[in-house]
Amino acid sequence: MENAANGGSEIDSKSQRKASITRVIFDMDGLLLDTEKFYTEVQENILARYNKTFDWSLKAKMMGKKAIEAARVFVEETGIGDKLTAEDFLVQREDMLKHMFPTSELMPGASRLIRHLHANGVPICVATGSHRRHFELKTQRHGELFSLMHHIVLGDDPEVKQGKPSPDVFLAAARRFEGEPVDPHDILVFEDAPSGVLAAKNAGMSVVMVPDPRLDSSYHEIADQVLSSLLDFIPKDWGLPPFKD
Ligand SMILES: O=P(O)(O)OC[C@@H](O)CO
Ligand SMILES: [Mg+2]
Repeated sequence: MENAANGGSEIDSKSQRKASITRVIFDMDGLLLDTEKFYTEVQENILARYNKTFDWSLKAKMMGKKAIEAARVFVEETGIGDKLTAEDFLVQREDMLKHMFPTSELMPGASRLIRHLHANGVPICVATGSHRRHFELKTQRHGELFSLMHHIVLGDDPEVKQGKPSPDVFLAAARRFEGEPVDPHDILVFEDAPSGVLAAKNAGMSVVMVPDPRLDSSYHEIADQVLSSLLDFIPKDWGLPPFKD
């Protein structure tokens, strides 16, 4: 359902007042970088070997999670656990992913929003389920943009005991901003994945969800705002400095 009042950019409108935000946390895969398509392609490919098909209900359960947690969901939900362990799935997947990740491209509006917030002195960071090695491969061509982040919290960080939907990664990200501890209510998270939206809400933060259109809309419900693209974000809705372009 689109909201005609703002030109259709907001998929679901929420009537409650939006928070006044002082810090922003970005998810990475599927939100800043167009990397979810690589995981989808590789997982389709692996399942085809077992004469099974990959669908978006399974994708929804895997995305945003730490690699081993997503791998366990994959082998259990597809019923191939007796033929392929989660660990072996990761090994098979890796052969393909390591060639794909260095070609990662930015999602529409990611560069504009990051540069805008940075230029206006809003502290920004990344909180991703991706581990260090994948992060390095995915951001190879985007070092300058990611250098604008105050800090980056990765899925294999020692403070991230459990992946999304646990709030660990977002709470660690909140602690690493400079100055006085930040109230989670003053933090806005951008996410694409159901597990990520839940993790941010579990951390007590506000969430703008930018989901893939193939994701079932029932997953939109817990987000505070749902947009079709980062290009549709209106900073002043959240008390952030407006775009000048
Ligand atoms: O938390 P994000 O950055 O989406 O990363 C998770 C990722 O490993 C794939 O879904
Ligand atoms: Mg994501």
